[in-house]
Amino acid sequence: MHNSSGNPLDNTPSTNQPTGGPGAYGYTPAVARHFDQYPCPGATERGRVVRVDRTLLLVAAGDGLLHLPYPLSGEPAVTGDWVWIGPNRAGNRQILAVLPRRSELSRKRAFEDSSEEQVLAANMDTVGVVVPVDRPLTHNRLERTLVAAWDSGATPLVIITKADLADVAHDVVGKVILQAAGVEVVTTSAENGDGVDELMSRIQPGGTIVLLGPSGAGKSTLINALVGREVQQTGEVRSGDFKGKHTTTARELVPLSNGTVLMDTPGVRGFGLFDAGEGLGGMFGDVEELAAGCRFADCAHGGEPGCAVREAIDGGVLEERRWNSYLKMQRELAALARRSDVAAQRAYHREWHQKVVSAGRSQRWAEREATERQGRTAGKDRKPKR
Ligand SMILES: Nc1nc2c(ncn2[C@@H]2O[C@H](COP(=O)(O)OP(=O)(O)OP(=O)(O)O)[C@@H](O)[C@H]2O)c(=O)[nH]1
Ligand SMILES: [Zn+2]
Repeated sequence: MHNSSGNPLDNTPSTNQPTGGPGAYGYTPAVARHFDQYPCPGATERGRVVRVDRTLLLVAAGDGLLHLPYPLSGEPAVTGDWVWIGPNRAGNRQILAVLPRRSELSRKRAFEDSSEEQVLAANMDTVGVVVPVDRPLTHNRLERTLVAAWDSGATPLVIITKADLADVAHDVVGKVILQAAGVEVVTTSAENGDGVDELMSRIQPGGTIVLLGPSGAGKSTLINALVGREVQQTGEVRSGDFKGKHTTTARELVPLSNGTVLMDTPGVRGFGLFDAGEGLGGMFGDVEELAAGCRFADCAHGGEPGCAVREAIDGGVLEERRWNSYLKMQRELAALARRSDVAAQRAYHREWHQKVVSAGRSQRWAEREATERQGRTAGKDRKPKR
């Protein structure tokens, strides 16, 4: 059983959740308020989905972990989801509701309707974009992964791995910092332990971090370093053969003793994020275009007359979560601009504008119109988020 017997005052959850239940899995006062905001009739317990197995969900609830069947209706639950639990007619515990997500990582299915998304994980605070120094840096991959991170609603953090390979490290680190366009960068080596504590310190207690990166980037090794340092029970994430094999078989939350939660997600390896060529402009270009259509040039989008953004949200054209992601990115960039490299910022903005302007403004509109036409023909709209 996970043990967090350090200072009992540290990270104490707002209710008396024992440490084996959701308390060990990121149940912070903010999460408690989130539950309060979305009450559920008949629910008696709060829990978090720790792992998705083939037929059952492993849920942290009460003072431990339990297997529960998938919810009978509504959106399917994924790893990281917060759920309301209550008795069914037979008196067995079941999931009654999945709370609205603060962030979600989803994969768009290629060759299908573009609104078709597969949600892989939910409620991460930080998306660690893992970049190894032992291979050439592909700008496109880094950029696409950063876009996915921003779009999830979480905050990206670039994690450089294998920095002990000194002959290549210096070169790559410099390039990454430039290409990461203002996103914070931590340099680590699981080999000699450099930067691992610093990485921990970048994630607030109670925060959930997920690592994304190409195969062989050093994610598993880094996870083992984090887990090995922070938790006694490393056996759970290790299997006998760790030679280039996945060390876990399911997406799983791993609580660390400082209150941070690690989301170990072999399922997102080789993450096929978006259609090739779609970059930052492609992701948020539509939002920028919308905002440009407000009646007042300095519209704060807070209820002014003629606000195109509010109209789009109210009309269901723009998802509230997506708008919030965009605002969050703007805030983060503004904060970073104050303290980080001016040259990198400039490069970022230059690139951003080029993309927004040139990367198919007309194409996006054409696509959207086509989608709307389809929607009208089919006589249905996207199911609203609950
Ligand atoms: N020199 C050095 N090698 C490392 C470091 N971290 C990982 N490696 C090596 O890099 C290789 C790949 O590491 P993994 O942790 O398996 O990479 P991964 O990202 O989990 O890969 P997938 O499981 O395929 O997604 C292994 O041979 C590791 O020993 C490091 O800090 N320094
Ligand atoms: Zn506005």
